Amino acid sequence: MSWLGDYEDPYEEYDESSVRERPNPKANRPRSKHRPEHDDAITGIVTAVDRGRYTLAVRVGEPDEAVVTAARARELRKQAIVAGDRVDVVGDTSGEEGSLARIVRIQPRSTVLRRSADDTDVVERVIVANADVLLMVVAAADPEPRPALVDRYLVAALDAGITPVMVVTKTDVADPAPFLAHFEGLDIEVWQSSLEDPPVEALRERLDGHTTVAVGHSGVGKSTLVNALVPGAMRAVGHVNPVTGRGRHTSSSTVSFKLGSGWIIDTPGVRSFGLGHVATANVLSGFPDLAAVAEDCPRGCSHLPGEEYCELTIAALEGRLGQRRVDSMQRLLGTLVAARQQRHEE
Ligand SMILES: Nc1nc2c(ncn2[C@@H]2O[C@H](COP(=O)(O)OP(=O)(O)OP(=O)(O)O)[C@@H](O)[C@H]2O)c(=O)[nH]1
Ligand SMILES: [Zn+2]
Repeated sequence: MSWLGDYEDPYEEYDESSVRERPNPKANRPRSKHRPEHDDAITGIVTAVDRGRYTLAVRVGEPDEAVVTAARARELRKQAIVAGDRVDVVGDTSGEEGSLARIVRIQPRSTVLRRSADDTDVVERVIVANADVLLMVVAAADPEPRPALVDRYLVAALDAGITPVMVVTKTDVADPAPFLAHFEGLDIEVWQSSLEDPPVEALRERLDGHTTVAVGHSGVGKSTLVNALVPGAMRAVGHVNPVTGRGRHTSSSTVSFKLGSGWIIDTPGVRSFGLGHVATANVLSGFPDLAAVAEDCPRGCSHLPGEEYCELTIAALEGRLGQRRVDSMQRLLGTLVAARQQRHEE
């Protein structure tokens, strides 16, 4: 089962190459007849996905750069194709109105950002491929920042080999210091942003050349930020519903925009960020400050509160680690262990 630690490549069972290696019942037929090599394929970058239709950028940076709509080849129907994917595409790649190209291959991914619906869910959703920066957008207030959600982003990012960068918005509404105190001891890049003074130029420079995926709870100001970074992005900016007091779920699909020589991929605001797919042994990777200390733990240490000789507990008692950091990690780890047990019992 993929969550037991074999999470590295959960696509393996769907992978085209494994299909190809199955014994061929009609062995005398050359394989190429079944699977033409599509020598004429060009590379497309998936910028948006909408019910079986993919928007691709092709010939990026060339004079005939185009935005193409594509469907996927039948043999790819079980594979997730997501924003950020590099794909091989054939057929009509002119991008002309009414044209439809065909995706025939997904190129190897450098990273995969995943989440599951909830912690008990083994079925993970691939959010974005090939991102190297995770832009975690959090509001200093309205909605209240949730350190536990950021912990989850960090686990997902660091587990996937993606660099996390935090932007705290609405610093004009509240002082972000109490929230940031939760992450004391963690070496992480933090930007502050307010309505009057969003660090647009500096962030643009920072993210240039990268593939950045932006995540954040609905209402934190992620669309406002993306719109500022990418003039013309026209992400819908939500307004709080005066009747229910709840923010409308405004940006409902994942879309990528060119940002300098890189990309920014805006995901819909999600309230939860399930980690059902992350092996519990990898939760510590989301807490690099603690992971270093936990190296001295006894073998097989669960790092949960009951562990008498856990270095994390000891270091917190001795003041070498912030108690709050250790509590955060143990809370998340405990949640995931419990979810896993529940799954076993089902
Ligand atoms: N005071 C203040 N308000 C902000 C700031 N950034 C965004 N807002 C407001 O917060 C509200 C929500 O902003 P959005 O950009 O729609 O938030 P979002 O995170 O994209 O939300 P979804 O589209 O639901 O995912 C809007 O009314 C913005 O004008 C800020 O730095 N300060
Ligand atoms: Zn331990």
